[in-house]
Amino acid sequence: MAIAVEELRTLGVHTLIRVGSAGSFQKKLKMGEGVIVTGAVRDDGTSSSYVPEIYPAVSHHHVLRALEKAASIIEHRCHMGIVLSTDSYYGARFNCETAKMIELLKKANTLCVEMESSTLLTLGGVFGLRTGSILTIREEIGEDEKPVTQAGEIFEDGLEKCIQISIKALELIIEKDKLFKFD
Ligand SMILES: O=P(O)(O)O[C@H]1O[C@H](CO)[C@@H](O)[C@H]1O
Ligand SMILES: O=c1cc[nH]c(=O)[nH]1
Repeated sequence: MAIAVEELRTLGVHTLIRVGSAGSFQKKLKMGEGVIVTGAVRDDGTSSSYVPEIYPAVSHHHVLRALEKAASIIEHRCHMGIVLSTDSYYGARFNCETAKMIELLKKANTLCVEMESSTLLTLGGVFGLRTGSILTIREEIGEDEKPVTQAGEIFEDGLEKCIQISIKALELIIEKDKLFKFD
């Protein structure tokens, strides 16, 4: 992710939206629904090589506003909030400290887990880029509290909607940029 941001930046790119997938931390987030990321918990290794973890990983307000508006135009159910970005997909099954951290983050209203947003958003802040992220739920919490994965039609349809939302959001940003210069 950091390589992509750095190299796109040198080509003059100033606005980046990640479209990805995530596992739900909250029962209310269902398969295929969208999550517009407001901020990300920085449990990744790369972003702290740029700035320490006290530096926040937050989405740019232009991108947030545009994604929210685009979601209502495309008419896809989206949540908005904080997500966990971690380098380790299975670590919590092995290390009880990781599992404990995840339980705390769930209690603290973290919506879901994925693996790239914190690096993108931290670098966005560091380099003054407009960055944001929209995720599609690929793993939901079942009735028995166990994760249910179904990377099938419901997820694929949701992902397609989130791609459409990100394209619409970029169109809205381009329109706004004609009136207010971003620099
Ligand atoms: O969200 P996308 O880009 O699909 O990637 C997700 O899927 C991978 C894990 O299977 C991780 O890279 C995670 O972030
Ligand atoms: O459960 C999931 C799904 C996608 N990406 C993750 O990191 N976790």
